[in-house]
Amino acid sequence: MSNIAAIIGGGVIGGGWAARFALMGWQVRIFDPDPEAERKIGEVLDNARRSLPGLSDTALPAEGAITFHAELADAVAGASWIQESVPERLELKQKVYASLLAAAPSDAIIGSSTSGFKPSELQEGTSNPGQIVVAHPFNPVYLLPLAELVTTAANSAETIARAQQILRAIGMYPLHVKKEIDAHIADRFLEAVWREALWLVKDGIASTEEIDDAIRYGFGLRWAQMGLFETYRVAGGEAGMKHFMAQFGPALKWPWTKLMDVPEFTDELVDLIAGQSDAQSGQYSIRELERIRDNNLVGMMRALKHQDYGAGALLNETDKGLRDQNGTVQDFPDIDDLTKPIETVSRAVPLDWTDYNGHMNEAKYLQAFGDATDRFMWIVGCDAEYIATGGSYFTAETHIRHLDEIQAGERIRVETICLNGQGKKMHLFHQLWAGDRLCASGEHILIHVSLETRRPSEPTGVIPQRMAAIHDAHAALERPEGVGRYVGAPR
Ligand SMILES: NC(=O)C1=CN([C@@H]2O[C@H](COP(=O)(O)OP(=O)(O)OC[C@H]3O[C@@H](n4cnc5c(N)ncnc54)[C@H](O)[C@@H]3O)[C@@H](O)[C@H]2O)C=CC1
Ligand SMILES: C[N+](C)(C)CC(=O)CC(=O)[O-]
Repeated sequence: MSNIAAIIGGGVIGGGWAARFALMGWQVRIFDPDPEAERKIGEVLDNARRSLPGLSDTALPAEGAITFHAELADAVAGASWIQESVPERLELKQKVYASLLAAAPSDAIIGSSTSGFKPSELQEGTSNPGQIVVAHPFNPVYLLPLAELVTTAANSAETIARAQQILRAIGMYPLHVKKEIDAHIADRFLEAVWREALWLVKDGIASTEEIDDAIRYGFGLRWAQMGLFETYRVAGGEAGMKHFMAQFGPALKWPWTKLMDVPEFTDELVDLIAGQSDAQSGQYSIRELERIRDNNLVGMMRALKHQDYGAGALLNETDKGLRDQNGTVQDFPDIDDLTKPIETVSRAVPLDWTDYNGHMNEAKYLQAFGDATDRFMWIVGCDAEYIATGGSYFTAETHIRHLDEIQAGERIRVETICLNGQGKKMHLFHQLWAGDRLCASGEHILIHVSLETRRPSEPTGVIPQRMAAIHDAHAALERPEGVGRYVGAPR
C-alpha cells in the first residue's frame, strides 16, 4: 500500500484533507480546476501547520510532499486513498466518480466528503462500487478527528477495515455508519439545529449571536466532551436515563420545536441571517475567525487529552501509534546511543503554550523540561509499573535559563545529560533546542522517594544499574555551558 493520497476538489474541505494527510506524512496529489486552488490550499496548510502538530506530545512524521496536477488521472496515479470533495451536487459527483474509476488504481479506496448523499447514490452505475465509501469529515478536517465512514453491502469487509486503519493512522476517528441514510448521523443533527435556529431568527425570538451564545455558554461545552446521551444520563440525576426519559418524554408532544416545518427559503430570510451574522462577526476576516476557532479547538482538545477522554483519548492513542512507529527498542528503550545526550522530547509547540507576548510562555519551558524528566525516568525504569510499587522521584531543585523565544508551531527537542545518577540522586541538565537555536536550559535535581513514607529512599529494580550506565557514559561528555548557574549569576 502506497502512502499517496489524492485530493479531488481542494476547497474548504479538500484543503483540510490535504493538510491532514500531508502533516501525517502522506504524499498528497491535488486535482482542482480552480486557478486559485493552490493559494487557497496554501492558506489552509498555514493554519494546519500552526495548530495540528501541537496537538501531539510527540513529533509528527516529516510532512509529505504536496503536488498539484492538471489532470485527474495524474493525481490518482498510485494512490491508496482518494478523497473527493467537489461541490455538493449529485450529478457532478457521479460524473467525477465515472472519471475516477476509469483512472484510479483498482485497490484504492475512494472516499466522498459528501455532507448528505448516501454511498449507494455515489456507487450507482459505477464499474467498481465497492471502492467507493462516504468518509464525511468536519471542518476543520486537520483538527476535528471525526469521519463518518458510511458503507453499503458493496463494500467488502477488507475495504472497510483498510479504510478504518488508514483514517486512524492519520489521527482521525472513523465512526462506521453501517446503515446509510440521507445526511448520515451528524448532519441530521446539524440540520435539525440549523432549521430551528432559522425559525428563531426569522420569528424574531433570537439573534444569530444570542443563538450562538446559547450554544457556546451551555450545551455546546457539554457536547464537546460527553455528547448528547451521556450528558442526558447525567442530567437524569441518580435515577438515571429512565427518569430523564420519563420526565422529558411528554415534551416530545409539546411545541418545543418546529422541526416538522422549514421556513420558506426567501431572499429576505438570507438577508436577515447574513445581516445579523455580519453584525456579530463581521469585524473578523474568515482567516482570523479560523485562527480564533483553531486556538479554541486546540485548547479544548488538549484539555480533553489531559483527561484522556473522548477526542482527548483518541489524541493519546494517536501519539502512542506515532511513538511505536518511531521507537527504537534497545537494552534501554528510546536510546540508540549513550555517548551523546539523550533526546527526551521532540514535538511542536501547541497554540495554547503561547501568551500575550506572542511567544512560548515561561511556564511551558518547565512543562517541556518536566516532560523530558518524565521520559528520562521512564528510560531508567521508573515507569508506571515501578511507581505502582511505591517508588518514584520528587523534584527538589530547578534552575531554568531562558535564552531565546519560541513560537507556536515551532518544532522543539530536549536533549538530556545525566550529571549524577548515583544513589538516591538524579541530577539532570536539559537543553531545549529549536532547530540549531539553543532556547533554554533546565538543571534539575530529583531525589528518589518512597511514596508511602514520602521520605528519600534507595531506588530498586533496574534503576541503579541503568542510572549508573548512563551516569558513567555521560561523565565522558563535555560539560554543557550553564551547569551550576544560579539566578543573577553574570552571563
Ligand atoms: N464546507 C463544509 O463545512 C463541509 C463540506 N463538506 C462536503 O465537502 C464537499 C466540498 O465542500 P466544500 O469544500 O465546502 O466546497 P468548496 O466549494 O469550498 O470546494 C469545492 C472545490 O471543488 C472544486 N471542483 C469543482 N468541480 C470540480 C471537479 N470536477 N473536479 C475537481 N474539483 C472540482 C472547486 O474548484 C472547489 O475548489 C461537499 O460535498 C460538501 O458537502 C463536508 C463537511 C463540511
Ligand atoms: C453545513 N454542512 C452540512 C456543510 C456541515 C457538514 O457537512 C459537516 C461540518 O463540518 O459541520
